[in-house]
Amino acid sequence: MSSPLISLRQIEKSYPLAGGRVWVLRNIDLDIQPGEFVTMMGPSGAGKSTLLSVMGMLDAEWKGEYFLDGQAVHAMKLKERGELSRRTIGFVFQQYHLLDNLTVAENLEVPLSYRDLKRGEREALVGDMLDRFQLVGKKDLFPSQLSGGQQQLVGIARALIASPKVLLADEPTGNLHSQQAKHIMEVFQTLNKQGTTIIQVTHSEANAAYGHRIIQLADGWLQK
Ligand SMILES: Nc1ncnc2c1ncn2[C@@H]1O[C@H](COP(=O)(O)OP(=O)(O)OP(=O)(O)O)[C@@H](O)[C@H]1O
Repeated sequence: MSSPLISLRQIEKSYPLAGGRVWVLRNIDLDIQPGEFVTMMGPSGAGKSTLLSVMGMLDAEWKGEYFLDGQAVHAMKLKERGELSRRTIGFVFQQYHLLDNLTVAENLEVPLSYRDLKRGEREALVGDMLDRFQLVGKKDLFPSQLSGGQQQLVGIARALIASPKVLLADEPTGNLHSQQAKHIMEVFQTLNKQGTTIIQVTHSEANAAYGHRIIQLADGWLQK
């Protein structure tokens, strides 16, 4: 069996509160294999977004061990984490988080600015993504000129343009109509079949049905 792409050991997170602490993640042990499509579910406030942010290295304030693609994230400085994250992880947000003053094509180019690529190479990668997500006709529009579903397609294309091994998605269809949500889930399913490991947070059983397994969080504990 191949080694896990993501390995979490005894991950804990808490915030100081009124002289004590409020616990958000408790003793999380989790392995995710390359090629998996995992859904994280659980009640509001259970810690799902927090755990996804830890995995996506958007959050560095936690205790425990995190191995990503064989590398010990917990032992890395912030700068190294940033570099590993840019090479390995794509993140999709419920609110899309596109840059409003950039066009679709310019938004897609943002993750490539960290790479040492020639202009022509960057343009070719953006062109591929526009093709793949049927956004060619929208490339010069600004996010406010797109539907929610189209904005999320741009968000996904941006997350994928640097070829990450893992796609992390926090309620990716939370702001979309059911038909748009279905389209986004079909896109995820295709990406997963092509080899991208996916971890999504959702409250939707319909979305969860696209994945291979469901993990449940409650009050910061992973349910066995
Ligand atoms: N700065 C903070 N100080 C104290 N508690 C916090 C802070 N930020 C988040 N929390 C708490 O962490 C817990 C987990 O939040 P998180 O957003 O991870 O939950 P979730 O499972 O994603 O919920 P939802 O389904 O509503 O998005 C919540 O109880 C929240 O109140």
